[in-house]
Amino acid sequence: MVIRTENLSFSFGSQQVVKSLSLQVPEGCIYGFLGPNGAGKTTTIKMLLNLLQTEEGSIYIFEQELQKNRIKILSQIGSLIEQPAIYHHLTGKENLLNRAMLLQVNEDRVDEMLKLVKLSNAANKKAGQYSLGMKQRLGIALALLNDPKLLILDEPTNGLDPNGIIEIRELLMRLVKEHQKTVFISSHLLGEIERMATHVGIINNGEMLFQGSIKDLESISQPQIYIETDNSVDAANLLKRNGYEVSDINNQSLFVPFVSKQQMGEVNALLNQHSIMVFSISKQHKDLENLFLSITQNTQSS
Ligand SMILES: Nc1ncnc2c1ncn2[C@@H]1O[C@H](COP(=O)(O)OP(=O)(O)OP(=O)(O)O)[C@@H](O)[C@H]1O
Repeated sequence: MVIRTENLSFSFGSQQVVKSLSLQVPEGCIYGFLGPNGAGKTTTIKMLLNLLQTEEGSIYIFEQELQKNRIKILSQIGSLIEQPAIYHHLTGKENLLNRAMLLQVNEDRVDEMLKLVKLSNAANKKAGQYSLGMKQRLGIALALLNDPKLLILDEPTNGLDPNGIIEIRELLMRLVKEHQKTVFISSHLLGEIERMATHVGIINNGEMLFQGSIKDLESISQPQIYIETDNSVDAANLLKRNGYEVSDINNQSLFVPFVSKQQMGEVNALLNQHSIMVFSISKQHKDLENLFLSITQNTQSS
């Protein structure tokens, strides 16, 4: 395991915000650390980076105890918490050169990093003129300068437009695939993480509610076929008469539990044969969203 915590706990005064957390982050994964606002993600991340002192429990990174091997471990971690620490009056390249000098890293790494995060064309533009997405990518480039094995990112997609989110997602997937990094990334939106994460930990009120691979999470949530038609009532009746279960229905759409791609094709053909217009048909993990939403709603009511 790259990160392993045992019964990690933390309180701000009388409020316990992290409760007996046992994280398991395997090497070479993208671990999505999910939870609604205030769940305790940033507090946990700060403990992993030794920015907050652990009160109870232990942290092992690269299978070494954090407190006893602090300097060695932290030198192998790149991190980005909230806003990246960049100088707005300097260009992207100057920001990287400045950090390279501080870290005594070869200057060649600067151009390499600019290329990696797709900022080569904007290298000589002032960082203050960068879009939010570009600033986040520059932040990631800064975190990667000294070639750390582990990247810890706290909500790096917060506030980004869909394009910005896709760029960060593709960058992180490349880092894991081509550069053998491990990425630990927090978010309060499952949708932003779902397509890149290989593993997830879902926390609420400081407690771990689910931890495992994305496949494990999907296996506890039954996939559905989402069908958008011109007449969902007729479509539902037709499907039921032909032995299909209809799990949910509203004015424009209905859901049928997914069995196979073959079955999806058959459903489509059946509707077409009976002159029901199918606008779209797709496989969805509806329950996955519901699972996460129910966690979010719990927080709002507490
Ligand atoms: N310095 C602090 N002093 C007191 N309470 C704090 C402090 N920092 C955070 N908290 C509280 O600890 C709890 C967890 O906060 P934390 O920032 O770890 O959550 P989070 O999951 O990262 O949320 P977000 O997505 O909003 O950043 C919240 O109730 C928050 O109000």
